[in-house]
Amino acid sequence: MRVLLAGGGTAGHTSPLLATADALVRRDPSTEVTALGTPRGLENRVVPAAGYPLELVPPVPLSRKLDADLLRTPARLRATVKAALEVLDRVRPDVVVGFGGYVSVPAYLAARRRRLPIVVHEGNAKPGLANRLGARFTHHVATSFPGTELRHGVYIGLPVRRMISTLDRGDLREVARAHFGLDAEAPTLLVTGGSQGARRLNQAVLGAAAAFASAGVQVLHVVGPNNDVPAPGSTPPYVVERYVDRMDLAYAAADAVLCRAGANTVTEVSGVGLPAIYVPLPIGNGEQALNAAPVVDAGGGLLVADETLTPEWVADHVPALLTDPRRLVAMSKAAADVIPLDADERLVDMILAAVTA
Ligand SMILES: CC(=O)N[C@H]1[C@@H](OP(=O)(O)OP(=O)(O)OC[C@H]2O[C@@H](n3ccc(=O)[nH]c3=O)[C@H](O)[C@@H]2O)O[C@H](CO)[C@@H](O)[C@@H]1O
Repeated sequence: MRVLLAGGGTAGHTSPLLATADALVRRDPSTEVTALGTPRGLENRVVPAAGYPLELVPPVPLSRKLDADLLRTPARLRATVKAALEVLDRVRPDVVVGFGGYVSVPAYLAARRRRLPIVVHEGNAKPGLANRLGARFTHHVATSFPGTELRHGVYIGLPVRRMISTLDRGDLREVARAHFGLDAEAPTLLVTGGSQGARRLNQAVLGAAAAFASAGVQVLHVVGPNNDVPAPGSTPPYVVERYVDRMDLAYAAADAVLCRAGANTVTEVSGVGLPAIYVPLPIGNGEQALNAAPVVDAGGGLLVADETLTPEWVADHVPALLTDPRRLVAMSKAAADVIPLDADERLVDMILAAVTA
């Protein structure tokens, strides 16, 4: 079987694409997977690094409205659909899977033209434009969060990397804390602003460093690849990292997380049973608050507005949560029960069903 996976831009789209590629090959090692992206996205680095071929089409700038203009295929869209048709004719996939984002629009339109089966996977709680278009062309549509409104949508979750879906935090805790130079015993907060980091989170948590130290709470603070922040020297440790490749170790070291609410972050953090304080990014189409909502509603996390997150708020609320083991255990269980971590396997089932339908 040959499968074309269309998606790219940020880690938000490339991560589920790669997790799905790996699951397809695990299921049947003879499966040929090709990725489709655009020239500027993260896919240009991470897809070849993962060992999959990458085909490129020119990007299409989209207006936010799914309107008649788009379907009347203006010139640039026509050019990129033509490029996608050339890829289909060369790669000859049995099925085209889209993860949303700009590259999925030409992928869906070209697949429809060649009458190929289409599978749509929506990563965020609020569907984007590309996937709303794709869902018009197929019945094989998957969502990452319960309650997402998308035509034909079936809730399966978001495919995540195996090192996270198979993680046993208890087994790895000691190794993980040693890896980051953390104390073996102290309650531990992980801070992450997603793949880019988040200045607001960085300032608020660093500004409360003294409150963590006096409560005996240590911090593993991932500040983002472009942020240079000195670690406050304190006991127990306050460790600063710019980017962590082994997020399984970061999750295993932690007792709770303070984070943005990107779709992968919510799935990984709650799926591995970590209590979380979610501070949704207040831009975009509002998807981050919606991503965290099912976990928060179930009692697995707290939702804090960006403007509420000051050093004072952090000092008043977060050390107290970290030193309340009973509350942490209840939140952990509630979080793990809402979010499944087998979406990669379920999406493979859906892809196979689309091919044989
Ligand atoms: C600013 C922006 O456009 N944000 C969007 C972007 O977020 P963003 O690109 O931040 O994506 P997510 O929060 O969904 O995922 C971050 C991913 O990066 C990994 N990670 C993070 C830090 C680190 O040091 N190491 C590491 O490996 C995490 O484990 C996770 O897998 O895509 C998401 C999914 O479409 C959307 O919900 C977000 O709204």
